[in-house]
This record gives sequence, C-alpha cells and structure tokens, in this order.
Amino acid sequence: MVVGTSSLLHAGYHHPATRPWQSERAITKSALIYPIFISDNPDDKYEIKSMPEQYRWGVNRLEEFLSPLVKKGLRSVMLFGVVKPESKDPTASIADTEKNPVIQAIGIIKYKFPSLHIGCDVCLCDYTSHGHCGVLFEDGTINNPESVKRLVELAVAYAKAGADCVAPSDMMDGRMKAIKEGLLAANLSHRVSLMAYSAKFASGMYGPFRDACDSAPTFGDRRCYQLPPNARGLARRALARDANEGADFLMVKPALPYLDIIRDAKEDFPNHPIACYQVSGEYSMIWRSAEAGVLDLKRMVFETLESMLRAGATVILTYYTPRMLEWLDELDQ
Ligand SMILES: NCc1[nH]cc(CCC(=O)O)c1CC(=O)O
Ligand SMILES: [Zn+2]
Ligand SMILES: [Zn+2]
Repeated sequence: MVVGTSSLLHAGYHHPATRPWQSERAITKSALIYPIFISDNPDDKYEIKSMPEQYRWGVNRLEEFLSPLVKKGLRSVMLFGVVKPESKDPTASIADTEKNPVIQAIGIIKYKFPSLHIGCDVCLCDYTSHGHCGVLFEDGTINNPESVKRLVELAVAYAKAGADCVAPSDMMDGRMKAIKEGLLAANLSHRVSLMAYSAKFASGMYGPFRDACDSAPTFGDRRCYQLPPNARGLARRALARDANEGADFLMVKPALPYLDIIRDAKEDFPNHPIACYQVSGEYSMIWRSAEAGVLDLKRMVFETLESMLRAGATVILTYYTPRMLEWLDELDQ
C-alpha cells in the first residue's frame, strides 16, 4: 500500500544533524539564570538537604564558587538572601542595609566578575519574622501599600549596590510601577531592568526553597497573594498588569506544570522576553527520581528545559545551570 508522501516524517529526523533543524530553538548558555543563596555567615558552604548539590554560600566563598562557573560560560545569576532568625522582624528592616548578605554579595560579584549579570530577587519573606512576603495588618492580612513601600526601598538599595536587574517575587499589587518610579527617582532606571514574577502560582513545589531560605510563613499560607494553580485568566491579567506597569521581562513560575501559561504569556506579550522558573520542587523531583534510577538526569533536564523553550520561554531560571554548562560543552564535542 502506498501511503501519501506527506505522511512520511522519519527521514526528516533520522540523522542526528537534522534533529536540531526540527527544533525551533536550542538551549544556549545565555538563556540560563542560576538562582543562588547567599548566607549571612560569611564562611558558609552549607548544603541544602532537600536540594542536593545546592548550597548556601557565604560572601567570603563566592569567588571559589562562581569562578569555575563563569569560566564555563555562566552569564547571569539571581540572588536570594538567607539570614538568621534573630535578624528578622515584621518589616524586614535589615533587607535594605549592609547587613543583608545580598547587598554585600552584589559588590563582591561586580568586582570579581564584572561581566556577570546580577539579578536580585526582591521580596520581604526572607527577612520577615512572620515569613510572609509583605508587611501585615494586625489581623494578619497583607498591608499592600506598606508592603510596596518596603519593596521599593529594597529594590532601590539593590540597584544602588550594583544589581543589573531587580525581580520582585512578592506578588503585591502595583509594585512594578512603584519600583520603576523609585528607580527613576534614583536615576537608575536606565541601567536596572525589572523582571516581574507575574504569574506566580501558590504552588506545592516551593518546599525545598523555603527550606533553603528558612522562609516558610510562620502562620497561614500565601494563597491571598500567589495565584490559584488553575487560574489561567487571572494569570493573564497578572501578566498584563505587570507589562503595563513597565516590566522588562515577564516570568511564569513554576515552569513545567505551567507551560500553557508560558504560551499565553508569549501570545499576549510577543514583544517581551518571557522567563520561567524551574523551581526547587521541580529540581528535587527530577533529582530524586534520577537518584532512584527511575529517570535519566541529563535527559530529563534537557527535555524539561526544551519544553519550556518550545512553550515560548526565552530565559530559564534553573538550579541545573551548573550541570547544563557542562552538558552543553559536551554537545559541542
Ligand atoms: N518570594 C518567595 C519566593 N521566592 C522564590 C520562591 C521559590 C523558588 C523555588 O522554589 O525555587 C519563592 C516561593 C515562596 O516561598 O513562595
Ligand atoms: Zn516572598
Ligand atoms: Zn513571595
């Protein structure tokens, strides 16, 4: 029986050289952002139990940590602060001071690795005693105006310290516009970009991260500001809100279970780079199943990251960045 010739597809991807031709886009090192944890203990190299191979790094050890990665082609990092409980209070007072290890780290990284792009996660939860992402009213609900005020102060402090990009992950209303105006007033808006964690869902996959930052809320949860997982329309509105307020980059988070949202973001905002965050839980799921011999680590990481590109992402935040830098080199050989 003769089949229609247009139904014959195998030949087009039989040879390894032709497979990349079928892929719309291949992963490159420049597409990756590595999220890293900066500890307030300057000599720390503390392994995060729920995130194998990921550490909290003290500022004195950043050079030994980053230097091999920069040599392998690392282009961009996203910094998160980890401070001891005694340093936390209800309004995250230390966050915009020199006591915040992130502010110290920015200076060190800029000095040692001038070409590395430095992004800073902007949120209060790493520094608040209650562990929520904003300032609270007495009844425990979010005081949005006060929260935004503090977020602007943090973002401007990071920008003044030398950050290239500030990335608010708090999900408060109106923070992008306020931060943009804050940067403008500080004469920094021309060189500091805004990456919006716009479609950030109230996910069960942040557990290992909260472990890493010791930032789990002490009461309640984040469902009043992070999006319900099945809320596609609301996610679109959140993306639109942040785009209209002046975000340079729009992010979807987590990534793999939200590929449709990445696609929505790309369709609604074709002229914005779309970022996505392969979060701590995604990292650990892949890691643990590989460790158990169920899945192959390298194949899973490539497949998941390629899915994100296919969905429409341009930039991917992933804890697999160090592995990817090595694997991408192997591909070239
Ligand atoms: N502002 C909080 C924040 N910043 C980054 C992550 C998650 C990152 C990850 O899981 O890798 C979270 C989530 C949360 O605790 O709600
Ligand atoms: Zn937060
Ligand atoms: Zn948050």
